[in-house]
Amino acid sequence: MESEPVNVKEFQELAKQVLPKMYYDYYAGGAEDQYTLKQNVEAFQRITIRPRILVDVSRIDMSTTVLGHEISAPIMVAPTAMHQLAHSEGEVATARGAAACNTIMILSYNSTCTVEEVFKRRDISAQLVQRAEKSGFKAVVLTVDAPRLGRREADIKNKMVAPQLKNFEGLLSTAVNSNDGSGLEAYANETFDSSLCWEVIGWLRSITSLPILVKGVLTHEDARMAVEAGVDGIVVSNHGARQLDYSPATISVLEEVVHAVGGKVPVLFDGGIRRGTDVFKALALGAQAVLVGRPVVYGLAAKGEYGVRRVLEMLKDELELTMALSGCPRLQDITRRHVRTEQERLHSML
Ligand SMILES: Cc1cc2nc3c(=O)[nH]c(=O)nc-3n(C[C@H](O)[C@H](O)[C@H](O)COP(=O)(O)O)c2cc1C
Ligand SMILES: CCCCCCC(=O)C(=O)O
Repeated sequence: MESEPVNVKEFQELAKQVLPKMYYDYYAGGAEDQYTLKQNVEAFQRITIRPRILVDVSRIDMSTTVLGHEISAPIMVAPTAMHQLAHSEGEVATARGAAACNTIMILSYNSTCTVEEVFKRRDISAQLVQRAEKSGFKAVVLTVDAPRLGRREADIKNKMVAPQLKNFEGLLSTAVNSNDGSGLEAYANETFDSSLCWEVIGWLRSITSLPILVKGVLTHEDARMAVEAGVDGIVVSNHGARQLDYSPATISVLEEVVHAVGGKVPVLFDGGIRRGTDVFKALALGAQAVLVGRPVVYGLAAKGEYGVRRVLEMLKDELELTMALSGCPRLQDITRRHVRTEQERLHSML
């Protein structure tokens, strides 16, 4: 009998066992040498926690709000494409798992209901954003790190193909002519808008009254420009290391972005979150909440809605324990002084 996973990393192996190789490779893979993919996780391991003692931690409160919406813990679901390749119930099961944990899910436009990336065809983007707003979505997340699709070599070898995406039924065919290499890349070449620039924020404002977040910020320069452009929030992200290889591990640039933003808008974070201690470290470095990508998909592939719920619960339980063991009963008790980066460790040795 298969044993129950005890941490989110164990869901990856279960997902690998149940998924066709082409789909597992698509979900798990990163760009090119996959240097950043490895760094996203390993950079967390170079940060240590500085626990404080003799603090009353008999009651831990992880609840918080993001853009005015209350969630049970600062752990949300990142947008990831095509959940029906992982499980027949697709994004519906993921959304139910997220709802059971009382948290927010960001739906990828490459799925069943809405859009948060901009296409060459702005008329189509506008229709999808407006449909999302009408159906009760609470924010638009514009992914800004994908003017073109990153080079995912596993997808090239597997000749990965995209199914027809329900969002685009009646609007656009996702069938592309590609006998060779990654069908996703061929599809992206026809649809992703590589001419996109800051003017798009104003355009989005003109078509929706929803808050607008940009996802994919990695530098203080762009963080400042995003605030100037009037965004309502920033997601520090390198797209799960699937776009530009040798871009920095996201946790290593979080603080730079947080300082540049100076509290003007919320800063969310994703990339490599696999443990409650990772969530704690991201919060200590200034994130308001984190998004989780692959582990949610692995939970979905392995056990459907229940798997998604378990992944989120495990991260929450681990965060709660980390807070207790670090002397932080509330999220606002987690401060910069609760973590020590590798740079600080090296500096202290000089
Ligand atoms: C299979 C997969 C599909 C993704 N699809 C999208 C997408 O459609 N839109 C988007 O903004 N980000 C997408 N991402 C990036 C995630 O939103 C997120 O930034 C990343 O997965 C976080 O890293 P993690 O997987 O280590 O948690 C995708 C990531 C994966 C793994
Ligand atoms: C069918 C289109 C998939 C586009 C790529 C989705 C994505 O962002 C990813 O990282 O994969």
